[in-house]
Parts: sequence; C-alpha cells; structure tokens
Amino acid sequence: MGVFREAQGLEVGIKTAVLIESLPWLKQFHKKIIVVKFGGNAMVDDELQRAFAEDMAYLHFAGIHPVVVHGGGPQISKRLAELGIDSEFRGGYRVTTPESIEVVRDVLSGTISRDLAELVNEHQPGLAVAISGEDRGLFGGRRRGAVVDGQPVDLGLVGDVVEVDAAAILEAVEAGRIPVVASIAPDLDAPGQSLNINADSAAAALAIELGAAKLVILTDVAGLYRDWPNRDSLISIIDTEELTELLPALESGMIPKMTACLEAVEGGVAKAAIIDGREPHSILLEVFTHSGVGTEVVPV
Ligand SMILES: Nc1ncnc2c1ncn2[C@@H]1O[C@H](COP(=O)(O)OP(=O)(O)O)[C@@H](O)[C@H]1O
Ligand SMILES: CC(=O)N[C@@H](CCC(=O)OP(=O)(O)O)C(=O)O
Repeated sequence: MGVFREAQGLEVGIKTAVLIESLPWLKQFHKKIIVVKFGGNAMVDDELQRAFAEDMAYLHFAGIHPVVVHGGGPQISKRLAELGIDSEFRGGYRVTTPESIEVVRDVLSGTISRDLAELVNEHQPGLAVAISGEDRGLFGGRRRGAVVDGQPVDLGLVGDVVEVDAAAILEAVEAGRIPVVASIAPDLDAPGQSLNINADSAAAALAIELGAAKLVILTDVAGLYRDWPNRDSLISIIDTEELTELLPALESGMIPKMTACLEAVEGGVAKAAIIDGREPHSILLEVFTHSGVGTEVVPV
C-alpha cells in the first residue's frame, strides 16, 4: 500500500510539473498566432489525423490562435497513380502539368482541407474553416523553377507565393475559428491559371504576413539531420546563418522545408521548428515545454 501511494504521489508530481511547465508558454503565446504546417507524410493514418485535430482544438482552447497549412504530397501522388500519371520531383518540388494541377487542387482543397476541418469540428461545430489559397485573393503566385546539380530546371505549373492578402484568415481568427489552408495559388501572370505551391513555402509566406509568433512544421522525421541519413546527426537548434550555409547540401523534401524555415525567420517570425508528426501530440511538447522537440531555427 505504501509503495502504491508513493507511486501515485510520483505520478501526481510528474503531472503537476508538466502542467506548470506550460505556464510561461501559455503566457508567451496568449492570443498569438502559431502557423502549423501539417505534412502529407505526417497524416498517413487516421489516428495521427485525429490526434492533430485534437491538438489544434487544444491550442485554441488554451487561448492560442493556430492557423493550419497542410500538405498532401503522398496523397497527390497516390491519386495521380490511380489515374495512371507518374509523379516526378525535381529539387523537392513536384513537376506539375496542366493535367496534374487539377488533381493537386482536388486532393488538397477538395479532400484534405475538408477532412481536416471536419475532424477539428468534432471538437466544436464550426471551429475550423477550410480556405484555399485561391479563395478571396489569399495567395498570389508566380512561377518558379528549381536548381538541380547547379543547373536550372523547369517545374511546370509550380509557383512561389509572392502576395498574401490575409483578410480572410484574420477574419476567421478574430471570429475564434481555425483556418485550414490549402497551398494552391492563382498565377498573377496568367489569369485563370493555378499554380501548385509547396505547402512548406506557403506556410512560411503566411506566417510572415500574419506576424506569427512561431511556425511549426510536422513531418515524418525527427527533425533536420546535419549528415543525412546518419541518425546521430540530429540538429536541435540552428541559426539562420548556419542554415544558409547548410542549405545547398540538403536533399529532396528537406530543401523546401528548410528554405521555408529560413524565409520565415528572416521575415520576422521569431522561431521555426521542424518536428516529428508521426509522434502523436508532438506539437504540444514543442509549444508547451522548455526543451521542445525536433529542430528549431532561430535568428542569428
Ligand atoms: N538532412 C535531412 N534531414 C532530415 N530529413 C531529410 C534530410 N534530407 C532529406 N530528408 C528527407 O526529407 C523527408 C521529409 O520531406 P517530405 O517527404 O517532403 O515531407 P513532408 O511530406 O512532411 O513535407 C524525410 O522523410 C527524409 O526522407
Ligand atoms: C510544388 C509542390 O511540390 N507541391 C506539393 C504540394 C503539397 C505538399 O507540399 O505536400 P507535403 O507537405 O506533404 O510535401 C506537391 O504537389 O506535392
């Protein structure tokens, strides 16, 4: 009995320590916007999606304003494969054709945004609202290419967000709602044409425009590895100067992700973090504990 009581006491001690550790962060982020990028690789099963929706509701009811930008790379590739269309990535970006841009839109804003908003809304009807980058002038895009092995390459209908009109997002936030944003944008140079925007880069552009207190990117690795795939080389904190030096050596999906973190922090967002979205509720540890998780990008 004595041992049982002792164990119970220990458990209570741990619980209260965890709760009270969150106080400085609750104060720091009170009524502030945190932009959360939910990667396609981090939403691979229902349990992870439900945990994510729970976390967004948690942040909301803790007095923080989460704004979600989601990806969907693997889901787009799957849908394209079902249609007999191969996926090609160059420098971490999907080469996008007039045929595939329709699939990108359909998967991102037609399926994933709606599904995520629905899951969040299970916690309170109407809490989340799906908004596409094509709605109400949210994003304006301009075509971009990539550089692979020092050579410029064409990506087709892929763009950068060069203009953000955050009115729709701010209205939603002020109404106490959680925007769930799909990364697709009208092409400012070709009216009627849409561009496929990498979701990390869309999240960075939005975080800068909103003056977010933090950008958190959930993916399928523990963070940024200095010497990928050496698992002993996880970086816990890196400043923008060091990241700028490391960027040319990065591969595949990490290129847009770390470019996004760099742009966000250089654009005035105090911190950007890459965390493991395969761990349910990892974002709560990132936001509410001293040590955080994953890799944090900070100004010099
Ligand atoms: N230096 C690195 N550190 C961590 N992951 C890396 C690195 N270089 C390449 N990667 C790869 O990048 C992937 C994450 O990018 P991506 O697949 O685009 O994720 P998401 O769908 O979350 O945007 C990791 O799963 C890993 O395979
Ligand atoms: C241009 C480009 O590559 N767009 C991405 C958009 C989705 C995305 O970024 O999804 P993840 O975050 O899951 O990678 C794509 O078509 O896959």
